[in-house]
Amino acid sequence: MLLLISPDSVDEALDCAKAAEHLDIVDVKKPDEGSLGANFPWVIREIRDAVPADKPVSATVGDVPYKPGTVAQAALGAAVSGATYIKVGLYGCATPDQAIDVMRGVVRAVKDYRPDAFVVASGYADAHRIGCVNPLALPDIARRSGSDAAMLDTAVKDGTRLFDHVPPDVCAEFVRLTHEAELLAALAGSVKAGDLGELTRIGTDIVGVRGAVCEGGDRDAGRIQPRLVAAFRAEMDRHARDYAATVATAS
Ligand SMILES: O=C[C@H](O)COP(=O)(O)O
Repeated sequence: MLLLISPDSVDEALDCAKAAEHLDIVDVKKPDEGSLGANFPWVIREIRDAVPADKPVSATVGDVPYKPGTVAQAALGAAVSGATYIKVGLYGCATPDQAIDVMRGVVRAVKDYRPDAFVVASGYADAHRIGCVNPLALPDIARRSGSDAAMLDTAVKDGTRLFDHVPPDVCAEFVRLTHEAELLAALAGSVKAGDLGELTRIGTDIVGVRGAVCEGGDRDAGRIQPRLVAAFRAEMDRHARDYAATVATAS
């Protein structure tokens, strides 16, 4: 499982760089503009320059409306600014067809510019609160649009968590459907170290985290702490080892 960490500024990205050996993807966002709030192009560029070259930089394009042209142009902006993972939060898409429309535009805009870029179609575990597409529709939306990964995060950061809205067995189905489409499955949403056992067991490819690695567990007022990133990674590694041992014993 890969660890994606979301700093909100160049300063926080420098803290991520101090913990670079413990994380896999640096994900630029602007939490005060929403769950997948988009940051400025110059911030993406500065963060790209600040983190080690072998760490991919991801950028969120925003909690986007159903405006395929607008979103495609924004996604290209993130790619031009140096992000190679482009994450789109399909906030304003009420149907799978709308979401596919948006993601097809993003995939074309990004991959025409940079064919090796990695496009992530993100829905929300708490979709029922905002009226957007159902979490289990995401794998097919990602597949039919040519995206590389399907993701779930939470739209409303009010302390409720991924598993509060999409229980582990439904997340397992999300991962299964995503793998059936030959894509990567990413999960986030106030994930804590205590969730890592389930996330490992169900085969999650990427776990996205902010609050759990911020001081005081506070994704808004707290700042990312390199020691918390290291501790989170140690827990991930422990669960990976335990799970591998269980599988080996069972076979
Ligand atoms: O992409 C991942 C998000 O930044 C997760 O943030 P969170 O762990 O605070 O919900």
